[in-house]
Amino acid sequence: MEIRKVLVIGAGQMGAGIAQVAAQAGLEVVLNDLKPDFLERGIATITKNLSRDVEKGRKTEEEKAAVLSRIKPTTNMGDAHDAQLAIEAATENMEIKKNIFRQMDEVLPEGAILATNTSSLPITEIAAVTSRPELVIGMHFMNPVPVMKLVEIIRGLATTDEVYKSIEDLSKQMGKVPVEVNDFPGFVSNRVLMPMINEAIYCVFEGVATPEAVDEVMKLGMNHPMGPLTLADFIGLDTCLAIMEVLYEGFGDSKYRPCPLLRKYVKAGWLGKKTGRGFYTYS
Ligand SMILES: CC(=O)CC(=O)SCCNC(=O)CCNC(=O)[C@H](O)C(C)(C)COP(=O)(O)OP(=O)(O)OC[C@H]1O[C@@H](n2cnc3c(N)ncnc32)[C@H](O)[C@@H]1OP(=O)(O)O
Ligand SMILES: NC(=O)C1=CN([C@@H]2O[C@H](COP(=O)(O)OP(=O)(O)OC[C@H]3O[C@@H](n4cnc5c(N)ncnc54)[C@H](O)[C@@H]3O)[C@@H](O)[C@H]2O)C=CC1
Repeated sequence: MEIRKVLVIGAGQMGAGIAQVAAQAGLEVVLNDLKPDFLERGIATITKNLSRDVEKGRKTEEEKAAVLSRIKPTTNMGDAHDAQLAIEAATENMEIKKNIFRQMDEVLPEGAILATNTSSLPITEIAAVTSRPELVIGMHFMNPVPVMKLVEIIRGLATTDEVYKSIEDLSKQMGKVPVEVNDFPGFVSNRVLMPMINEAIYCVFEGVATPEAVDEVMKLGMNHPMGPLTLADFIGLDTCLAIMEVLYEGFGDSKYRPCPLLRKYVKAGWLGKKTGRGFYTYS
């Protein structure tokens, strides 16, 4: 089945990026979020990214306009009744995702693929709330989506080879490099990345070093492009905590215990860059 129209759920940092790369790949995009304000913020981010591409000579004004014209922001999921694919990029919470998948199952036509950009949650469990588990798959983009090459593809227990192939092909069409991994908590990306971030937070919590010092060590000592605390702020501390909880509960192993300081920051509403404060402050 040729994928021409895609529904993207969530216009946050990931949903906006996914909408942009999908529209750049020539797809028609229906971008859905709960409130018009959230959609406006998502479109503003996409517009800013495209303007930078124009300034840098990577796109013409016409190409920028064409990409934007392919993205339809809407609070009504029903606008995607004729889409061949949905990519869900809403908040990292199982109940929220299950509700969205039930809704998408009703709205999207028979045969349409339902993908999730979840960072860590089991694809098989999400698929089980739909009438089409064979058409459900994990399509995990990395942040910032327009820049990062990887898409981790995760099959649920029932996902068919045809669906896997369609998502693999689409990832390539979007200029990405797909890598297949199995359906285990945190997949590969966050099983490896998030315990490192959590450990960096423990270093601050236990007074081993300041956030600045922890980040300097990892940047200058290990050549990481961003220190782990800057990266945690960039990802979103709510998302980091949600992923650690999935690892902790999923494996039942105390080595994944979320750092109490991470919990405290999330309870305070210090979610990182997106709220203006996390381990660092942002204007
Ligand atoms: C949590 C999960 O489930 C999975 C995840 O996504 S984990 C997070 C994975 N991501 C990472 O680890 C990112 C680590 N950081 C980096 O790779 C780099 O710091 C970075 C690519 C984000 C920025 O690169 P940099 O060299 O430090 O800065 P900078 O020179 O400003 O940016 C490099 C390019 O990226 C672009 N860029 C940076 N941030 C961007 C953003 N938020 N959106 C779009 N483009 C962005 C810049 O415009 C720039 O492009 P050009 O110069 O070609 O125009
Ligand atoms: N932040 C990151 O670095 C990465 C995040 N992810 C995953 O992507 C998903 C989204 O993360 P972010 O974009 O960072 O979060 P975000 O907080 O920036 O955006 C989430 C958006 O989803 C919307 N939303 C929530 N419930 C909704 C619903 N029922 N219907 C429509 N929209 C709804 C919110 O209003 C918000 O705009 C999560 O599953 C996260 O784990 C995946 C890769 C990287």
